[in-house]
Amino acid sequence: MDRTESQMLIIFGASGDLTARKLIPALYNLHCGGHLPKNFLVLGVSRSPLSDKDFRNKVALESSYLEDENQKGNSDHLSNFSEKLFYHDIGNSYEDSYESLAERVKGLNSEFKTAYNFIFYLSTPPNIYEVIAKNLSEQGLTQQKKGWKRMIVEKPFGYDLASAKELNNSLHKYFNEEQIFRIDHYLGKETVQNLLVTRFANSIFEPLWNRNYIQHVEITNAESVGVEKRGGYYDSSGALRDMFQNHLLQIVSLVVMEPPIGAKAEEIRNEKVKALKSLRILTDHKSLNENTIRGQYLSADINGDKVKGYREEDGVNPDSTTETYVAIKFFVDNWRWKDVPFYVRTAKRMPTKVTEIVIHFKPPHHRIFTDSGMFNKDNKLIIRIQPDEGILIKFGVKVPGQGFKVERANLDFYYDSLAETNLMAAYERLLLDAMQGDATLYARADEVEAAWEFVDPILNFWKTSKDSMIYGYSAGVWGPQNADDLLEGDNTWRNPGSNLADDPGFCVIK
Ligand SMILES: NC(=O)C1=CN([C@@H]2O[C@H](COP(=O)(O)OP(=O)(O)OC[C@H]3O[C@@H](n4cnc5c(N)ncnc54)[C@H](OP(=O)(O)O)[C@@H]3O)[C@@H](O)[C@H]2O)C=CC1
Ligand SMILES: O=C1O[C@H](COP(=O)(O)O)[C@@H](O)[C@H](O)[C@H]1O
Repeated sequence: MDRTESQMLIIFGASGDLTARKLIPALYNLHCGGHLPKNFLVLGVSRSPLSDKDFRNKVALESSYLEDENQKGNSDHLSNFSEKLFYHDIGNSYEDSYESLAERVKGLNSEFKTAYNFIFYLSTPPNIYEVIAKNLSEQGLTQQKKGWKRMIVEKPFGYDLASAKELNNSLHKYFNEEQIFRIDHYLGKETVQNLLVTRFANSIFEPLWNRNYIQHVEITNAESVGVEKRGGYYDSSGALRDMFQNHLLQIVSLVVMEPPIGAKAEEIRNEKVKALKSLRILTDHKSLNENTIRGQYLSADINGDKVKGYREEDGVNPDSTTETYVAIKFFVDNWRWKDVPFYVRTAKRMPTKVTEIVIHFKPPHHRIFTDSGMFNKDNKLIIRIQPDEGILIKFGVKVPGQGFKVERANLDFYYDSLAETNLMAAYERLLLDAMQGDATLYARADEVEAAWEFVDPILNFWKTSKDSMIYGYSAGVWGPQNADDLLEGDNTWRNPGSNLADDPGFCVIK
């Protein structure tokens, strides 16, 4: 609380989905939790002709979350919060009319004593980020003589490596890198951050965290939903750009990185960049063909409900070759990870919603218990990011009785067992960090570019190679069958259920 100075949050694209569904509820929760400074206000900016009152009504009405809160009897909180919301109509385009915006910002700043500390949140399509930044600069709103100025930008950070560089360069014309906060909401998830703590606050994992003990690493991000109302956007993006390039490579970087010298933003981000740069880029035709699998969901009946195939979704081209499933095998070229395969997949319309990291340990070098059945290669550390957030270790125990029969047992920790802990939603945590000037959980320009360097050749290969197939999979299954061929030996994907302790092969269709 003390660290959060008086400030104004100016949201561009305030009439949009993200503002109503994520930003306003996050700010409301921060307000209820007493995390917002006394002198604080939100100025929503977009082209829709709304008054302050309309905007207050719109965000409260559109956000079912806030409605629920109102019904729960928190109307005092809600009306106090509402009074902090203002709106400015930018006119017909985001190209000009910034004089009146500047006047409004200065007027509100004096009235509410926000100390010239401004955060500009760009929640518009990215093609207008530069013009907004330029206009803010021309109006003197980015000057840091009085107060600080920060900018939060939403993904996508580019469409490929070239456009990501272009976007970074254009923002750098008006803002220093230290002022730019690129949001990746996976970094705001408590359990993603806990990866750092698990690895670097304990002495029991790190000695094993390398090629000597780890056989392979598996990361799954599965969603049971399809593209919902975002078919138009998704069809020009696909799973590789939408999830893999950003959220999943962020997770990979936290698994792969070396211990940082400290926990400051730059110390952690330097190590993450190094980790991303050590991913072996798939360059030749053979490795691209053998190590990447893409798929697209087909219509199916799930529990009696007919679910649309991807090509039938609103806003999607009926001949679309956009992938809704991607699985990639790759290696990390450094001392720690030499020859350890990483298998990473993300998809829509899977049997359940789950994100987890599985560290598969090597079996014991010398097996003395021959009666150990299934257990031989079953030492796993499972870090469950969502749902059922927690950590589970699978290890072998002796079955009571004669002989040395070994059975699998679980050692587990569940976040919800910390009864007093109310997990902050990702956007709450990230907004609060930006308000306090802490960029640790935001992506730096070079991080984003390093991730694109890995992804670009895959995109090009899919676009240009005749050999690159897109496989259909029925909605509600774990993707195309041949994704299993990616895994070496007799390894299989751990197709997890919605509970952390569920065993592979067992899944609940939700
Ligand atoms: N929604 C989500 O869950 C997520 C969104 N994002 C990113 O956040 C940003 C905003 O997303 P979201 O709120 O969903 O988008 P919406 O299309 O719902 O809202 C964008 C807002 O930007 C304004 N806008 C300005 N120019 C245009 C234009 N050419 N076309 C459409 N809108 C325009 C619109 O307001 P007006 O017309 O009133 O000016 C609109 O309200 C995007 O960059 C998106 O990629 C990222 C992750 C998740
Ligand atoms: O960024 C995105 O993330 C969501 C999934 O987020 P989660 O927190 O629910 O796991 C995904 O549905 C969306 O397509 C993507 O743009």
